[in-house]
Amino acid sequence: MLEIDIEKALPDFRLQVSFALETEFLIVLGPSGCGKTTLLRCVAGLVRPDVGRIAYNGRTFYSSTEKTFIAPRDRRVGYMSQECALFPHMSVKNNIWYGVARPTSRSKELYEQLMRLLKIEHLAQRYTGRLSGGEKQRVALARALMTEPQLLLLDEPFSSLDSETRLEMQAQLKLMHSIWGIPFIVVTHDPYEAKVLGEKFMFINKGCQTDPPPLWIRTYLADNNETCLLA
Ligand SMILES: Nc1ncnc2c1ncn2[C@@H]1O[C@H](COP(=O)(O)OP(=O)(O)OP(=O)(O)O)[C@@H](O)[C@H]1O
Repeated sequence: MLEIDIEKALPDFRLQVSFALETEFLIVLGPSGCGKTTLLRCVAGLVRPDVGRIAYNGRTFYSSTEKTFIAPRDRRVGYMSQECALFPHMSVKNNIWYGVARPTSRSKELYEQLMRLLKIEHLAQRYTGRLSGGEKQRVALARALMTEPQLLLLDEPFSSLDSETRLEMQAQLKLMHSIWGIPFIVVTHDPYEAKVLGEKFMFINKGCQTDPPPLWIRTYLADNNETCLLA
């Protein structure tokens, strides 16, 4: 279980978030600049909260009272940023293997599985600087999963895609979630995407979880159980 209870001062407001998550697919919604990316970066260890605690399956990633801070590389958290952040001078294959310290027969199998599932086998030797937006996002997703994360964070993963590719990627992401059995946290601005992917939903406004979430979200997600709204 992921447990988060943190505060972080940002220039215009304070990010204050508290929730717990098992292995569900959590969607984080909210207006631009409300703190969604900062929340993901706190979980990944790229930003240090001011106070609070983040723990995963009993392991403390961060605690202000215990003065604990686990470095990002030691958290086993996959993080796909808005920019994908691939190395353009490296091939698709080398990008995907980048975070793996030592190849094993298991990691080779995983690589083959990801290439197949994400339909990027034919791109293995291509430089990532020469890929389309959708191809880059598939490669970034493969790279994030290749490290066998215990938790996957995706920041607006499909924002730059056309609607057809976007639908295809949403289906693939859902499949990945069902296969991997770990919590996925996805930030999106797209209510349709939220509804298609999400099992739980959290709405943030100016750093705070809104309680209750805005009416448009409750209406839009009406056929999802009300208790799935985290606030
Ligand atoms: N490194 C930083 N230093 C100072 N301020 C920052 C930093 N990162 C983010 N902020 C500010 O914190 C606030 C929240 O930013 P954040 O990127 O978390 O929002 P967001 O909800 O992800 O926005 P968007 O939906 O536009 O991506 C914004 O006002 C932003 O300008």
